[in-house]
Amino acid sequence: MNLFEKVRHGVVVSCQALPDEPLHGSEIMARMAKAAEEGGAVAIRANTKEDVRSIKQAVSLPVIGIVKRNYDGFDVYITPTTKEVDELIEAGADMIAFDATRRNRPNGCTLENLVGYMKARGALAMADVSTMEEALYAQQLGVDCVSTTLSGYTPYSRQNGGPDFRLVEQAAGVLNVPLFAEGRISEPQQVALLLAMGAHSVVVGSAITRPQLITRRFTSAAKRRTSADESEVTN
Ligand SMILES: CC(=O)N[C@H](C=O)[C@@H](O)[C@H](O)[C@H](O)COP(=O)(O)O
Repeated sequence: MNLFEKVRHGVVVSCQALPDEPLHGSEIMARMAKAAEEGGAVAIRANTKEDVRSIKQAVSLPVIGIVKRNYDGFDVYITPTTKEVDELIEAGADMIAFDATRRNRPNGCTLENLVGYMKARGALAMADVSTMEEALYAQQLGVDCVSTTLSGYTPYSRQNGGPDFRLVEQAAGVLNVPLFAEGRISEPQQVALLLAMGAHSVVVGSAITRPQLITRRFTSAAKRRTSADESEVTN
């Protein structure tokens, strides 16, 4: 079974913790991935070659690798150049996700030569896009699949608090490559809806693997209750 058959209609769990997050560390991310596997995840999305390597040892699921790296003066940070692609191939990533916007990249790299490089090296390429135009252009360049990861994270894309249902529905209806729904998916019913809209699979990150943010949803609800109580007393 190829990777796309394996992940079809399932949940990919993004296991990422940046250096400033409490769960940062490859050992911890490998345990997170193991928990996701036990919970029925069909694949893992992970950041850095170290995390990809450590997760590959811990689980038997396909791993979609990225390298988040900031270069001075550039907005693109998800696998911006061929250097990050090399790191992920070396770490054994089963697919490589990358920023597929048409914004400038460091070291003279372009979107076109980045995709060409991945294809030449035999890597599966997942295009992280923010708009329908970017999805169509990525497909034209020959990527293997598209993900809605960056909707709401480029200044010109739709900004909303939740998943970009409209982009998922439109893109799934038009693209010939599999479309992954990703970004701000926080409820199980959204997963069902996105799959019904035609998403090949759904990628969920923070709502499963960032406990500080999960905690915040509950503590915010408690605060809202407290302020409601206070206003009842004063009225
Ligand atoms: C925009 C960006 O940098 N997204 C990153 C991409 O890998 C991750 O920080 C997200 O956690 C991932 O896309 C999953 O999304 P969410 O955590 O919202 O379920």
